Amino acid sequence: MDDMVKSARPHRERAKKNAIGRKPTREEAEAAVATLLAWAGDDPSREGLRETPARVAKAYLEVFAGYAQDPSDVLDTVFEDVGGYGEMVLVKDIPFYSHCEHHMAPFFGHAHIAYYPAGGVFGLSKFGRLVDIYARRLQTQETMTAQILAALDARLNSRGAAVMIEAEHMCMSMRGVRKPGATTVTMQFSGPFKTDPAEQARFLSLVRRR
Ligand SMILES: Nc1nc2c(ncn2[C@@H]2O[C@H](COP(=O)(O)OP(=O)(O)OP(=O)(O)O)[C@@H](O)[C@H]2O)c(=O)[nH]1
Ligand SMILES: [Zn+2]
Repeated sequence: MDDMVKSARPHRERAKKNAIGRKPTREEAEAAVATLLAWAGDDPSREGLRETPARVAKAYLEVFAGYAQDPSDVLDTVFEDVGGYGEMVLVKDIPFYSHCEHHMAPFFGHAHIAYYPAGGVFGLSKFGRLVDIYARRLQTQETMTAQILAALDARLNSRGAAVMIEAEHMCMSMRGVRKPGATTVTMQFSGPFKTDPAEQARFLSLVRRR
């Protein structure tokens, strides 16, 4: 249980502890990419690859932008005047792209997030933003699932949440075991979704409904 709580903490905290001491410079990052190009068997100095290290360094700023973002910043828009609404809110089929921490290969799919509001509801777009903050880091699907739930649980206006992620991992599709189309499903629950099997079943059936 302790381990699960620890791994659900934002990566930024963990990264601080594990940091090599300083962030590499852009030049160092580009040199590392050039080394990988050579490791792949190509010539980093050939015409078509000359700009590739710079492009990859730039692309990393985008696909790993989540390290610099804090989930509490996006969950700050809460609407209190919702006519007494207190039922489940479900935002499903949120697309995301992430990278596995084992191979740095993409994994991608959809997240489904439900919660029970308490004294206010979140702005709906914030769920997509929350997913991206965690997806744009090196991840395992399980950690990402737990982190999203933990971020919602940390807010006073959520009295229980459910998070499900369905994804395909390229490290299992295009290499290694080579099982394209295999889908991994992870889920984590809190509040009524954890304690009441009927609530969990309702969430699962709403997610499945097309
Ligand atoms: N639980 C979990 N495993 C993952 C995730 N992404 C990738 N993996 C797995 O991480 C494992 C790494 O296994 P290793 O044996 O250390 O590495 P490997 O030799 O490259 O393994 P193969 O992928 O089987 O070739 C593999 O089984 C991957 O499928 C994830 O999000 N969650
Ligand atoms: Zn992998």
